[in-house]
Amino acid sequence: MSESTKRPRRSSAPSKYEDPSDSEDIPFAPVEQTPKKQKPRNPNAAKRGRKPKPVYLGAELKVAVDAVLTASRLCQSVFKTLVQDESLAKDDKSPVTVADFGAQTVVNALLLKHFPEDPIVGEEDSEALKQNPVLSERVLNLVNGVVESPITVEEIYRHIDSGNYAGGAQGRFWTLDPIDGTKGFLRGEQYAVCLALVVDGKVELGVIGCPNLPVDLDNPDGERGSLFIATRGHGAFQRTFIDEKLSKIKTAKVKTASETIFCESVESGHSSQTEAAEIAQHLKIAAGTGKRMDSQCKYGVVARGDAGIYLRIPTSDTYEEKIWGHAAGMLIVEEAGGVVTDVEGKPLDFGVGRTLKNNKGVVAATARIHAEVLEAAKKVLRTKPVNGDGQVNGGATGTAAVAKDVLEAAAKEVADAVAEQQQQQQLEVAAMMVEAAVGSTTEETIVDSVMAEPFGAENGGQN
Ligand SMILES: Nc1ncnc2c1ncn2[C@@H]1O[C@H](COP(=O)(O)O)[C@@H](O)[C@H]1OP(=O)(O)O
Ligand SMILES: [Mg+2]
Repeated sequence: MSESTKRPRRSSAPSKYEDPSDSEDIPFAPVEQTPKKQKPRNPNAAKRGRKPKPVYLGAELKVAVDAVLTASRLCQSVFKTLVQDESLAKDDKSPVTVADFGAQTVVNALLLKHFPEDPIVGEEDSEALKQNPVLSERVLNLVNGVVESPITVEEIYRHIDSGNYAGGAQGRFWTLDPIDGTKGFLRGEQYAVCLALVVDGKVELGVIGCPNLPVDLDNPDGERGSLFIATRGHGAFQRTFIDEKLSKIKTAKVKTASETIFCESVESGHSSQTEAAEIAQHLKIAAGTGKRMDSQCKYGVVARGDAGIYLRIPTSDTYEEKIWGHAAGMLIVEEAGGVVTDVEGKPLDFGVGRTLKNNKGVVAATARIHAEVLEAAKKVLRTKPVNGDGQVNGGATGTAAVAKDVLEAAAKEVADAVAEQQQQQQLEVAAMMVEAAVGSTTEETIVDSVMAEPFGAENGGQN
């Protein structure tokens, strides 16, 4: 890519690890752009031995892409063999799988190897894993299946816990969501491995791996596995999991919000779908055209122009978004020509710790329509002032809207739990029947065969 002219926003804190020789083999250039007219090259330049300019954060980019791809592949392989026993309940009841732990281990291990001085803000810690030797063993086997030299279970715990940095406004650190959208992962839908580099509170590099996201949303049955990449000031790119060729991506070319669609969380407990629908109505966006998907895949979808808007409308006044849930996505959208703020129009502040405690929700959109979308969001949310009981938007309509979202989310949790319990009972009965018929079997064998169909590789994690 041309290091040149337009957006010279290089960080004031350049990388200590920048190594041009290392980074030269990163083809970080828009290969599918229409070629622009270029000045004829000075034929003497090469003779004078001018070195190509180093790629901005080239060494970091190379490691980040490698780490995200390795972790994404690990997740894919876990998915193919996922068994029920391998999901735990965290304190907040969100499912955590061996894939989260495995992915955080391999990413952190690679970061520590190449950038040993960089701290990491990662989502997971090893507390729950340490209590469960069976899961620890599974993570160990998984990780040793993808790393160069075998590691021990103690090293796994250490690598996972190296993600315990507090963050802040000074210096540089990485932030990792090993699986964003764990629920999407478990459903066989969208999830993402998200890694970003933050320097002095600003996101400078972002990489997102979306194993189940079609490379071309217009061809949902086509190739899956989209990787999004951006460094500050140098544009946003997409490649597939297989082909290293980079394509420059741009947000949707629209003049008004009514010409586009919006995307939002699948989980109504994560973002108020009722209020998003009201905002869409204000913007004259056709009803029912919203795309619901889990994870930071939404940022990727906006960055490449499949949707013009991503709305994340708070359902609670107390919830703080995590920095790993937005850092990479925000940069990718901004570098693709979009604007990302919270619902009050404030820039997302990545320099105040592990959470975005200065922000509420997210409004991401193509630059041209961002102000219009924000205005509509403010109008809708202004009628629903915070009521101080921990819930936002407590006006007459707001209370009903939020109550509806919260009730829907609760009903879904109950339905999921019931389905899980029923499945467990069916498996136990099946195991007993098989045991009676053939002498002996293990429940795990039954689980394997039962899970093979809905979760198998053949359906590629259909939505
Ligand atoms: N009340 C909430 N509001 C917004 N986001 C939430 C809430 N509870 C959990 N989340 C986050 O939503 C993320 C998934 O986002 P999406 O719905 O877009 O797929 C989860 O990783 C979870 O992050 P975390 O568990 O780190 O708090
Ligand atoms: Mg996660």
